[in-house]
Amino acid sequence: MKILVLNCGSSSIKYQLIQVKSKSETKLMAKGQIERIGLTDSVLTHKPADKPKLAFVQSVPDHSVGINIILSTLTDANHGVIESLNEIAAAGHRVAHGGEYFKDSAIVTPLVKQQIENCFELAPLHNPANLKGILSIEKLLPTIPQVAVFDTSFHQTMPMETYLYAIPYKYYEEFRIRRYGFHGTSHKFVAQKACDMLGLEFEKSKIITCHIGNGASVTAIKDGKSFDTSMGFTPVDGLMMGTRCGAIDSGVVLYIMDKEGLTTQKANDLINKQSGLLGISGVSSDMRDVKGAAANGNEKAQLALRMFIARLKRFIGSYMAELEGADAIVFTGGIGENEDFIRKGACEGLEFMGVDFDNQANDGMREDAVISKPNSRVKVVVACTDEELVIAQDTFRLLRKRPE
Ligand SMILES: Nc1ncnc2c1ncn2[C@@H]1O[C@H](COP(=O)(O)OP(=O)(O)O)[C@@H](O)[C@H]1O
Ligand SMILES: CC(=O)OP(=O)(O)O
Ligand SMILES: [Mg+2]
Repeated sequence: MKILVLNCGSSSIKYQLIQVKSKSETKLMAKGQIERIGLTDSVLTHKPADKPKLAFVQSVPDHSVGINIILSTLTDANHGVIESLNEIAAAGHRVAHGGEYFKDSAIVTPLVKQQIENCFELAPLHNPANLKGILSIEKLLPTIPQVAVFDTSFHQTMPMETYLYAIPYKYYEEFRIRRYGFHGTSHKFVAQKACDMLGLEFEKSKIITCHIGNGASVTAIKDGKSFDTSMGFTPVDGLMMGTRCGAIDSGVVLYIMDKEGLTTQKANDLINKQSGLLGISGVSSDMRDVKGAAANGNEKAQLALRMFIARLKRFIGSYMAELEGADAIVFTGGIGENEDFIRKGACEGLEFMGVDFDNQANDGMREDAVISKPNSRVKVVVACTDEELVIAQDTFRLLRKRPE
């Protein structure tokens, strides 16, 4: 079964075409992404599994046009990987927010689409784009089944004491205001992978997973279940990120709104789009740029990096206490997989908690590896994530058990 996986962001679409024969037998046929959707110089990169990567620049005004371009690229005579769109048997979509509706992935139905829409306000950067992806496929490939895989599903096991906010209880009852958590597909995947690497049983282990990309979150996993996670009601909570502020005294936001007469929309932009690495460094939201500026002596960039690391360490420490110890700390995501200095900064000095970090093993590491010393009580691991693979596997699992 050839499955098209789409991860539609607000200004980008990541895609993979994956052939799934069984849960464990999968083959990547092509992957790529379109960035800068909505602008005239959108960039498409496309990498067939066994051919070199290509890049094109063209105008991509919206997601529907973007998906159309992806579909014609996949069937292109030169760099395509399938002869006809009829070969695509199903589509799997990443959906960021599933609210309390979804404890598992779901086959897309009118009700599922409505529920994704009901969560628009809770993930304004993500859910509208995710639904656009589903609707575009419905239009372009009307006969294929679609599956939605939610970032929030894995976190639905959190106990009430970790997911409730200490505001009047009626807000949970009336508006379902609570911590939901995100990146669940990735947290679960890398925790399982790390357990396989270490010879641990996932269902009997305590794991702290750090998914550090443009969006970033840490999860405390106990006996195979999410027990606590740093993102909250929306993906703005927890760690400092590319453009998001992470955990903040809510009083600060109210104060700035008052002082500057900001609307809710403007305040939302402030904490979601103008803060984090970008807000402190003034340079960029991209870790590579901030690191470069810091190396060139930019003091704000250096401060941004220190803050980024300090917050990550704070969450690791608090989850270590919540879990009453951990078997492993796992790093993943664009930054977690590629930036050794962030991993080092977050793990250094934690010998008192049983973390004996191996600087040599960590230096320059960009692939799956153990980066703690052999007798470290708490193992530290780099485990590369693959959200698209999990989405393809879930799509296959749900469609296979569907009544004909
Ligand atoms: N070699 C690398 N490849 C990709 N991203 C990298 C690399 N090294 C560092 N990064 C950083 O990872 C971040 C993007 O992570 P990613 O997981 O792709 O984000 P997202 O999926 O949330 O858009 C950026 O801050 C980028 O600078
Ligand atoms: C939910 C979230 O933060 O996703 P991303 O990392 O893709 O922005
Ligand atoms: Mg991501």
